[in-house]
Amino acid sequence: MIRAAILGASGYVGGELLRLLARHPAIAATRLFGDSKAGQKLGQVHPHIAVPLADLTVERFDLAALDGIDLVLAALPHGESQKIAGAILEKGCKLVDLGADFRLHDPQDYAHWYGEPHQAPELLGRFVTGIPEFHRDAIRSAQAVAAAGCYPTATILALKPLVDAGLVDPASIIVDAASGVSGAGRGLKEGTSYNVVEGSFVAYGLLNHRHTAEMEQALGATILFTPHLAPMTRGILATCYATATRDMGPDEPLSVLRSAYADEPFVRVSNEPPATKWVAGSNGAVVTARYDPRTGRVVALGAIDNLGKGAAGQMIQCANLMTGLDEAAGLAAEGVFP
Ligand SMILES: NC(=O)C1=CN([C@@H]2O[C@H](COP(=O)(O)OP(=O)(O)OC[C@H]3O[C@@H](n4cnc5c(N)ncnc54)[C@H](OP(=O)(O)O)[C@@H]3O)[C@@H](O)[C@H]2O)C=CC1
Ligand SMILES: CC(=O)N[C@@H](CCC(=O)OP(=O)(O)O)C(=O)O
Repeated sequence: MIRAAILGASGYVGGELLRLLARHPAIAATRLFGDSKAGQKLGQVHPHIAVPLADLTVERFDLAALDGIDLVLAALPHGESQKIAGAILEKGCKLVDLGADFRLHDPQDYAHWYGEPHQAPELLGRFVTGIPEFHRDAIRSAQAVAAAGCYPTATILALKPLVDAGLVDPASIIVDAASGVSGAGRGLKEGTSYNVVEGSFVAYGLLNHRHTAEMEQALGATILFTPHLAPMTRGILATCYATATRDMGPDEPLSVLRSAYADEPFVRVSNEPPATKWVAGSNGAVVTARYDPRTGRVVALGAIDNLGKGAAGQMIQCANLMTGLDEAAGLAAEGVFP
């Protein structure tokens, strides 16, 4: 059994990691770390988790507690893992980090989009981008992986094969994406309370959402990205538009996606526009795309569960690769529907 420690175990992503690891054949969650909930039994913190995991106690992080740990899964607020990643790697643990700390390759980009200097720029080169569909071999041999953000994962899966095939102008991309409220984390905030979110649909982060940088880095593109908050618990739907580089049949982008993802266990190419419910609770992603001859534009859509392929599922998919396990161990592509 691979012994895993979870940092941020008391958060929403931590809860989803634990739900998935409870049934994982080869990775066991053995040490759980939190902050304000340190000292509490996991069953109190995450009522959806059953014994034996529910009997474990959430601890405050201590490097010595990583003795005997093979794998660290970190789901911490931005800025926290760059303080400790060096020591974790020094100890010889494999690390999958979900925060944004090690996603952007250029520390200047991090400073620009996150408003503070990077505290461990010397470690950036050691992290491989955690989207297995595009970085599988590098992830297999990596000690450290920076799992992609939720909006970027949906967007990159929908667009990258089309950009790589030269079908769309990378300078013309517009992304409108909507997220479920769990994407904002567990902390109570006025903007995510039930009475504010229910029956409403709102855009936020106009012109400056930090995920723009991650999408632009992955696609080599210039992107106008507008995130939205949708009145649902889980899910992200990204609707992406770009100017086509030439005339083509309406289904040519769909064919490109089909070839790109033909052998992928978690990415399904659909003729129909995908719904977030198709992938809720799973590590699945569903994408589709069309060319519109009337406007000369390509539209591409991607649906994921923000806590699944957008977070915990993708982390486990990366960890499976890093530890030589079956990439799909403990993961499903099918959502909870209806
Ligand atoms: N939610 C989502 O869909 C996605 C989230 N992410 C990213 O994953 C990370 C975790 O997200 P999420 O689970 O939603 O967030 P939550 O707010 O739900 O959980 C945060 C976790 O971090 C712990 N924590 C908070 N402050 C500190 C600190 N100073 N030192 C150590 N631990 C701390 C919390 O502990 P405690 O509760 O005990 O105080 C909790 O376990 C974030 O970086 C987020 O941006 C990425 C993709 C999708
Ligand atoms: C609905 C909502 O608020 N979503 C979050 C994004 C999700 C997230 O956790 O950000 P990282 O992927 O960078 O870690 C937001 O827009 O800030």
